[in-house]
Order: sequence, then structure tokens, then C-alpha cells
Amino acid sequence: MPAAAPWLLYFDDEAAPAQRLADAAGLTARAIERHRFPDGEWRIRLPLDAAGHLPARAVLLRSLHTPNEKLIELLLAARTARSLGVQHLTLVAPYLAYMRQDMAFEPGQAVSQRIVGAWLAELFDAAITVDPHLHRVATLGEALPLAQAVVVSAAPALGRLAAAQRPGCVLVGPDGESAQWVAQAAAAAGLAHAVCTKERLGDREVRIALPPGVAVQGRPVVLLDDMASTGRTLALAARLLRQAGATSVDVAVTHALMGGDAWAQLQQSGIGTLWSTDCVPHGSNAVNMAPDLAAALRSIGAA
Ligand SMILES: O=P(O)(O)OC[C@H]1O[C@H](OP(=O)(O)OP(=O)(O)O)[C@H](O)[C@@H]1O
Repeated sequence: MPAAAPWLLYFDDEAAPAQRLADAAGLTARAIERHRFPDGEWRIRLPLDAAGHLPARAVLLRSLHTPNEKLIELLLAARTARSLGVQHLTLVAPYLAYMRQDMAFEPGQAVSQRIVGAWLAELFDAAITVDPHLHRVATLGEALPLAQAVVVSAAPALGRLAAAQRPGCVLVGPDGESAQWVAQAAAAAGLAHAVCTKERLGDREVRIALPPGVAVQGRPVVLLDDMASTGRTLALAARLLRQAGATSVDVAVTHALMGGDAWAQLQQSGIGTLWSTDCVPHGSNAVNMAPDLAAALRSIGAA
């Protein structure tokens, strides 16, 4: 009997991105139902085939912005999938949470990246994510110790978007870590690029310096980064670029986390348009990552 085709499992609040990925990867999308008990706990229910099982291979889609409850959902879903016959389980987490705390900055702090990464590695056989924030860690496999830990980058697509929307723009990254994404985006789109330096002083406070001699006078600039969270990094960078003579400053990010007053911060700093990928659902979504995620699934034999 031929092996059943893999399923794409998704939680019932993510039907639209799941269908996009299923279509791109040629998978059958099946929803995991969630029920919220009065005390706040979740009950989840996995879909089953006619014989009451799941296929031997499955993909579980969950973007891990606002992660705390989702990590519990993943635990319940992954363990249950195993008990129902899944032997190979791939996590597709377009946004991978808890990667920014990659060291103990003060004695006693949890190194969340390693702890959450190790926990996910116990639940899944393979994982795919987009532009994870690893900073002091060289590879995703160090943070998420799986034989198959695949990074997809949105940078080329964001670069092409910037070139189409703001022809002749300069791509600028706000800090050292963004250099990798800015370089990829600039190469893909044939744009000039530059990278600032940044010092983080607190959750909502950063210090940024433009690169010496940056040539933005009289030119449009597109700031490019992995994420906008409070928006403070991009807002400060935008102010400095306008002071340096940029004719316009727009923003392209992989992950539009956009918490609290982030949009107001961006607007007050003179930023025109925010473009983002659909890794995190947001009104700024302009890039569909499903084709790239599907290619990554195929590259590891998960689709
Ligand atoms: O919108 P915001 O609240 O400013 O956050 C977004 C910024 O934070 C992250 O870098 P971070 O400063 O955490 O880099 P680090 O790894 O050097 O701490 C990220 O790469 C953005 O640049």
C-alpha cells in the first residue's frame, strides 16, 4: 500500500496562510481545532483519516509571534500527532520566537534561545523558519538543534519590492545584524546599500549612527530589517536619514510584529510606507512567502 501523502496541519486561526502554503507545496491542509476552557486552558483536536490515524509524515504550520500560548499548543499538537501515527513531523514557523535572548546579559537570566530551541527540537524532526534573529549565533542549528533546520530569507523578495516601489533607492540596514539581509536584498535588486551601527539601551531605547559618508542626500531610502517590534529602531534610523538628506524613507521588514504604538512611532519619524512579508499577519503584508517555504519543504523531502 503506498504511503499516504503528508498533511499540512494548521491551527484554526491560520486557515489563509495554511492554504497558501498547502497550494504551493502540494499538501493537503487539515485544521487543528482549538477550544478555550473557561479557565483559559486549551483543548485541541487533531484531524484524523477514515481509520482514525494521521499520515506517517506531516508538516505543522505555526508562526510564533505572541508565542507563549502557541508553545503550549505546539506541545499538545506535536505529542498527539506522534501518538496518532506521525513518524516525521516538520515545523514551519515563519516567525521563530525567543531567538533574541541568545545569552545571559546579566547573571541569572535564562538563555531563552537555547531553552526554547532545545524544547522544539524534542518535538519536531525538522524545522523551517524565515530570517531568524540569531545575532551571536552563526547557524539556526545551534539555536534549534535539529539535523534539518532550514532558514529561508525574505531579503531578496524585499529588495525586489523596494526596487520596484522606489526605483534608485538606497537600502539601509539599521544595525550590524541587518547587514546580511541588506546585502542579500541589494544583490537581488541591484541597489546601493549601507548599514548603520546600533546600541540597544533598553526595550524602547536605542542609539544609532549612520555609516560615515553615507550617500543618501537627494535619494529615496528604504530601511530594511528582520523585524519591527516597538518600531523604535526604524523610527530613529529614519529620522537620521531624513536629517542626512534622504528625500523619502520607507521600510521593508520580514516580520511586522508591530506591538503597541509602533505604527505611530514610524509615522512620527516621517516613514512613508511599511512593507512586510506574511510571516506575521499585518496590514502591511506585501510579500507572500508560501512559494519559498514550499521550496524549503521540498528541499528536505517534507513535501
Ligand atoms: O522595533 P524594535 O523594538 O526597535 O526592535 C526591532 C529591532 O530589534 C532587533 O534587534 P536587537 O536590537 O534586538 O538586536 P540585538 O540582537 O543586537 O539585541 C531587530 O533586529 C530590530 O533591529
